[in-house]
Amino acid sequence: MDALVPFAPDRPKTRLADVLSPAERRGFADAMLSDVLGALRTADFSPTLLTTEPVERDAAQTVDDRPLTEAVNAALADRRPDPDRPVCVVMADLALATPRSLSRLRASGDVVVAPGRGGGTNALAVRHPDFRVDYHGASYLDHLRAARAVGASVREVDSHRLATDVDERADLAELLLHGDGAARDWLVDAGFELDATDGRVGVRRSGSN
Ligand SMILES: Nc1nc2c(ncn2[C@@H]2O[C@H](COP(=O)(O)OP(=O)(O)OP(=O)(O)O)[C@@H](O)[C@H]2O)c(=O)[nH]1
Ligand SMILES: C[C@H](OP(=O)(O)O)C(=O)O
Repeated sequence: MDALVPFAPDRPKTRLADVLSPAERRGFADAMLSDVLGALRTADFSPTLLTTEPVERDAAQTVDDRPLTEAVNAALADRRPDPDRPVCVVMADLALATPRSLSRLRASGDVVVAPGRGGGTNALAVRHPDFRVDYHGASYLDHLRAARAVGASVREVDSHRLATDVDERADLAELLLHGDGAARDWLVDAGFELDATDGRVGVRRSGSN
């Protein structure tokens, strides 16, 4: 199954700017991308990076510097998904995604949607030629509406692993708790560890607060 993996390598993960420098954010985003591509390949997806600029990766790439929604919609229009040729869209920051969780996108439905915590849309499988995306904000709700508008059936995937996009400091704790790939290793090497001194589990970095 084809899977588009949107990736913007220029200034990634700005919401982690309070804990990571710009160079670190690039390194961390790159490690998460490695995990996502690896899990997709193990689950027999054919990933294509939909990237704002060429990246040094052994992966098919479509370079499109337009904003996320426009770039994904152009790729969907180009590929014209149908029930025999679905197209998935899987975000590059799903560092907990496993082959098994990604395989759940193979469920039946014109649009299979894996919502992110906080209202986003972390992964989609599109089998309807007229469905188009609208990312940012509560895009999960927008995608339900968009599917209804073109008469597409919807199936939701309720998965902690697919719902966890790593955007903010609190998400780093999820990755330390449940991850086992390159992104988790990157965090550990950078000195991050779990911290439960406030009662709730968070992260601290050795040498800082
Ligand atoms: N092709 C493409 N991918 C994008 C674009 N913006 C974000 N992405 C990718 O889409 C996914 C979700 O991104 P976000 O979490 O919304 O944004 P981010 O840039 O990773 O992080 P923030 O700067 O904190 O918002 C990630 O895989 C990004 O690399 C874009 O304009 N074009
Ligand atoms: C792309 C965007 O990601 P978020 O801002 O929720 O991380 C969305 O899922 O609509």
